[in-house]
Amino acid sequence: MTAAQEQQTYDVIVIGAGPTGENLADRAHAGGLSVALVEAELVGGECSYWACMPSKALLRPMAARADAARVPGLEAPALDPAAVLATRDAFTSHWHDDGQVAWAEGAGLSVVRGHARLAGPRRVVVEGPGASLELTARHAVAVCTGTSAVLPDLPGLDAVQPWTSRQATSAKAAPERLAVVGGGVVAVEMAAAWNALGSRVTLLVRGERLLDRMEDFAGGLVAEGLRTAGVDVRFGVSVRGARRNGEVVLDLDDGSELRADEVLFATGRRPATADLGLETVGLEPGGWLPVDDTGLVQGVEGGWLYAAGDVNHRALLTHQGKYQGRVFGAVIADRAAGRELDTVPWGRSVATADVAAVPQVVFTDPEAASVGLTLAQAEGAGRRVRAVDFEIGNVAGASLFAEGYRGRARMVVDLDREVLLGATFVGPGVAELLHSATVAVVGEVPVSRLWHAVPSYPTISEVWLRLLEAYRG
Ligand SMILES: Cc1cc2nc3c(=O)[nH]c(=O)nc-3n(C[C@H](O)[C@H](O)[C@H](O)COP(=O)(O)OP(=O)(O)OC[C@H]3O[C@@H](n4cnc5c(N)ncnc54)[C@H](O)[C@@H]3O)c2cc1C
Ligand SMILES: NC(=O)c1ccc[n+]([C@@H]2O[C@H](COP(=O)([O-])OP(=O)(O)OC[C@H]3O[C@@H](n4cnc5c(N)ncnc54)[C@H](O)[C@@H]3O)[C@@H](O)[C@H]2O)c1
Repeated sequence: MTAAQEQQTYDVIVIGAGPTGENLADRAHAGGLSVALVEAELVGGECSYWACMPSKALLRPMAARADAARVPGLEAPALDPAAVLATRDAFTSHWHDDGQVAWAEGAGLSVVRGHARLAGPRRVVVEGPGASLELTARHAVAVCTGTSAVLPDLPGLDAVQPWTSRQATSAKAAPERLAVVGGGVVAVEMAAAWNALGSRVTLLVRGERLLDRMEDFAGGLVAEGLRTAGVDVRFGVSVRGARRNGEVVLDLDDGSELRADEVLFATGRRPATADLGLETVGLEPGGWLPVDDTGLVQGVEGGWLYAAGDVNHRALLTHQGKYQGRVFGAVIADRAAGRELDTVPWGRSVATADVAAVPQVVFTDPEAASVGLTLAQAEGAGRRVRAVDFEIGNVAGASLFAEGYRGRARMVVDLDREVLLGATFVGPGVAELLHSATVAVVGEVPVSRLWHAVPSYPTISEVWLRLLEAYRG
């Protein structure tokens, strides 16, 4: 061992200090274990600096302005792009992680800076600034390394220097013309945000709909909202090649060209496992890390390697990664102490909701919010179901919220058990409605009992009453 290769032993080593790693480390430590939390970039992860927080800071003024514009007697407030970008910068703490490091150290975690690689069972080597450190875990190593953006393999793309979600959430000014490629959440949210900040946005979708993991009507209403706001939304179009000569020129498969100042590729994610030493423990580098419901990575002997958050591919959302972190961190502590686990579905020692009841809000105008199964997913799973729809604008609370409110709700009911399998709300102001549906789905509340959960008048929540009335006939 050289002087630069110090060795340290902890009960648990957590690789990656995003929201998942932070929560897992915290729960394991709360269970009585010593924890090293290793981070290659910024403590807080993608979510804090290049994803959830900056994107929502960019989107909130747009939504507030649109909501105000729909209230008779109010004029839409002017949106000041420089002020919005400054607020975004403040929400990312100007891309400094001192606050999160102080939290982690205050919580009793040992923060280690550097790129971590597995070096065999329970061993991790960290290449830090100027030194390398060899860590050994007495009980567990947890991989919480998240994902990075995937760029398609297109001729000329490298030279174009396209935006990924990183530039789309951290750019210092709105390009005059922005092309966005993709039809998922990043594409629609960033198209909405930069359009509001002053860019002329063209959204290129290779399929025929947006947000294809949600009910059909969600993508339809979001496309309508983007077009109303001025985004040029094009379906059934693919990019064949790209070049930059000052401006970006995209060659489209219909033979036309699209010119822009920047292009964002929002075309999905890949796991951050390519340079993680997975080969030293018998796993293929670069792949997702499938886990059992207690977080143990499949195909690794000895019960010591866990994976949580985006990297295990169960649900690529911050709140689900944090949930897994809480559950798996406690499991690691319980196993270390020899405590009995509770592994029945919804038990203390298993993640269940990240498969059975995943809520998600898309922060466009209108917002799209869903939990659980869509009608097509429920039918595809062989369930006997009935879907009930309601136009949210017909609820008194919605007509007060916005003149000409456009929105729709659907609940999917399991006919055998008469409980909700899923719900979707699309419209202005529905984000905060979603948790009521999450409670109903997770709690498996019978429809007969939901009937007694009386929403306040006149709120948008009365859509629950209308859905239940429509269901009961
Ligand atoms: C533009 C955008 C907006 C989003 N908005 C939302 C939203 O509103 N709500 C929501 O729920 N989700 C949102 N998401 C998804 C969310 O960002 C992820 O689900 C979340 O960040 C996953 O957390 P994680 O801790 O698993 O991984 P990450 O946040 O990616 O953190 C992983 C950490 O591991 C570190 N790391 C990686 N490899 C190593 C290594 N070898 N050694 C040491 N450290 C390493 C990385 O530097 C990083 O800090 C958004 C994503 C994008 C791209
Ligand atoms: N508000 C939120 O909750 C939020 C916001 C942003 C991101 N996220 C999460 O982050 C993850 C990543 O989101 P994303 O939108 O980057 O990925 P995604 O997988 O959700 O969507 C990728 C999109 O790109 C398209 N695509 C893929 N390859 C393409 C190609 N070569 N050419 C054209 N189109 C192509 C796909 O058809 C799809 O529409 C998702 O799991 C999402 O849930 C969540």
